[in-house]
Formats: sequence, structure tokens, C-alpha cells
Amino acid sequence: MITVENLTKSFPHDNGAVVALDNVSMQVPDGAVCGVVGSSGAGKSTLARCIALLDKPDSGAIRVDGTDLVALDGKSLRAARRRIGVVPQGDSLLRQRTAAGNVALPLEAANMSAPQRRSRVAELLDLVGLSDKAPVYPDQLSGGQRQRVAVARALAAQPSVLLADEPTSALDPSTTDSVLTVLDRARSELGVTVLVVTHDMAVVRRIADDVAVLEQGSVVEHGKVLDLVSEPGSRIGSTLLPETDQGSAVPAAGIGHDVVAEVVLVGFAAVGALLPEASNRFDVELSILGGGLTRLGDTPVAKFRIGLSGELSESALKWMIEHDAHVRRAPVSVDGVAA
Ligand SMILES: Nc1ncnc2c1ncn2[C@@H]1O[C@H](COP(=O)(O)OP(=O)(O)OP(=O)(O)O)[C@@H](O)[C@H]1O
Repeated sequence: MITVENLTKSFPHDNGAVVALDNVSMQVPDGAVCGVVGSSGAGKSTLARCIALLDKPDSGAIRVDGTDLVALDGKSLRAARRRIGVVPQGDSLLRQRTAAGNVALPLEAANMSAPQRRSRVAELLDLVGLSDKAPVYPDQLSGGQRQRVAVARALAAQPSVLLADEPTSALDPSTTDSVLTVLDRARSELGVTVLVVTHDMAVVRRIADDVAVLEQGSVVEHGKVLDLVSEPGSRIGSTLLPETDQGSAVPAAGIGHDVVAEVVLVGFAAVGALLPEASNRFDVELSILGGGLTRLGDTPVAKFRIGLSGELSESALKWMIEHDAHVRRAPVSVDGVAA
């Protein structure tokens, strides 16, 4: 578990200071992948650098497995750093070393014997799908392959936490996918807790369990992706879920439908069965007025604007809510038209 409590960090700027992190608090559960997103200058990299112990915060605590890292120094700080693997922003491999040589670096620093090192490097290159590239120099690798070597290197010392700062920036979508697969494997096969700083919402869509949205140094939204997308007004929800054409006027109560509502359905069972079942059970006519289906990680999620017609429309809606549909009634204006 990573716990960040009231973290503040500023940098000197002209005659004053720029506040990069302003009282930031968040948690990442063990074995979860958390995306840290936000616009440029929001404080994402500063947060990652503080957690990686590369920058010292002005105040606040960063607990990894219960230990406050901010309070450490000397030997205990160096030991704590080894428990945090870092994939730095940009090209970070040593050009004069092969892929295997780069992965071996932290193992050499830890004085691991040569035979042990060879076997550990082989394991790590296998994990990132690059066993055949062991003798290859970074210049002969693609951008995605270089990033996968950087992930292997970050995992070499068996950290409990992996931090990746913009691991997919400047990569095309198919290469991005291979890097994300590797981060996902770090979590699923090694149980590592992964924090990914990114401006790319595709990263959140594909691998994040949790997400924190930073804005001007503050966390403005934080939690499980699948919970946030059901919350009205969620930025994550409005970015990751299909549009339902909120703005268009749809005939509502008394005109075309007895009830108009927006529903978010999470998971195979809900997406596949809930709407037809509600319609059958209550003998109401159900029309999809907008929205669509998407996938967050392995989970199908739908957001629809629906119209219900029939005497038991209200009961059908209530039944959907009882069966875990997240329902928001579409606002209806005075002339009976959904706004
Ligand atoms: N070493 C530094 N010295 C001075 N100011 C800094 C330093 N590092 C970050 N800042 C400032 O702190 C604020 C947050 O920067 P940070 O790099 O953490 O944001 P970010 O969200 O990662 O942005 P980007 O997506 O562009 O990388 C910015 O105003 C930035 O200019």
C-alpha cells in the first residue's frame, strides 16, 4: 500500500515559489495499478519524484508498507529506495550497454554474484518478452522495446512499488499496448503496486484499477476507476465513457416516454441482461436514445440514455437501481422536454 498524506512541495520561481503539490493525499492499495493524470504542470511528475525519493517534499508523509519514507535518511533511505523501482521519463537506458547489461545494473549495485545475475536478468527479460534481445544495444531496439527493458531494469531489485513516468509518451498505439501489457504483468505476476504518471487516458482505460486526477497541485478526483465512472459529474466518467448526447432535446415525460434517464452499467451481467430483463419484467417499452458500450480493463461498461414507456416505468427504473445500475434521471424542462 502506498499512502500519501498532506504532501506539499514547492520550487523557487522568480521572486516567489511555484507550488507543485498542495496538500496531496491519496492511497494506492497493494497490487493495484494507479494512473496519475492531469494537464501539463499539474504536479504529476513531482508527485512521482517525491514517492521515488528523488525529491524531498516540504511537508507531509509518504508511507510504503507502513514506513514513512520522508522521515528516513542515510542507510535506511537507501534501503527504502531499493524497494521502489523507477521507470524514468524519456530514454533512460545506457547506450553503451546491451539490454541485458542495462537490466543487470541494479543487480551489480547490489553485489549479486555473476551466475545469479545472469539467471535473474534472463527471468526479467522473459517477463517483458525480450529474451531474444539480451545482447542487443538500445540503438537497435524500438522505442517500445527500450521502455520494456527499462521496466525490467526497474523490477530487477524486486521492488514492492513500481513508478513509471509517462512510459508511453511518443509511442504509437500498438507499441503502447506492449508496454502496458508489461506493466500489467508486473502487477499480476509479481504483485507489484504500480503508479503510472500519464497524460494518456488510454493508459487508464487499459490497465488502471485506481486513478488520481491532479489539477494545479491538488487531487480533484481519486478512487477506483469502476466506481468513479458511475458518479455523476466525474471527469474520469465523462472522459472514459461514451457520450449520451446530453445536450440534445429528447422527448420526455408525457411526450415520447414516461421516464428518461441515464444509466451506467458495469460488468458482463449488468451490460448483457439488465435492460432487457427490466423491460420484460415490468412490461415497459425501453428505447436506447444515446450512448454506447466500452471496456475498462477487462470490464465492459455501458452508458446509455434510455426512454421508458409504460405504466410501470418508475418500478422498472427502481428495479434497475436495486440491481446495481447507476441511474440518473435526465432533467426535464418545464415544457416536458429533457434538457
Ligand atoms: N525542478 C523544478 N524546478 C522548478 N519548478 C519545477 C521543478 N519541477 C517542477 N516544477 C514546476 O512544478 C509544477 C509541476 O510540475 P510537474 O512537472 O510535476 O507537472 P506535470 O503534471 O508532471 O507536468 P507535465 O505533464 O508537463 O510533465 C510546474 O509548474 C513546474 O514548472
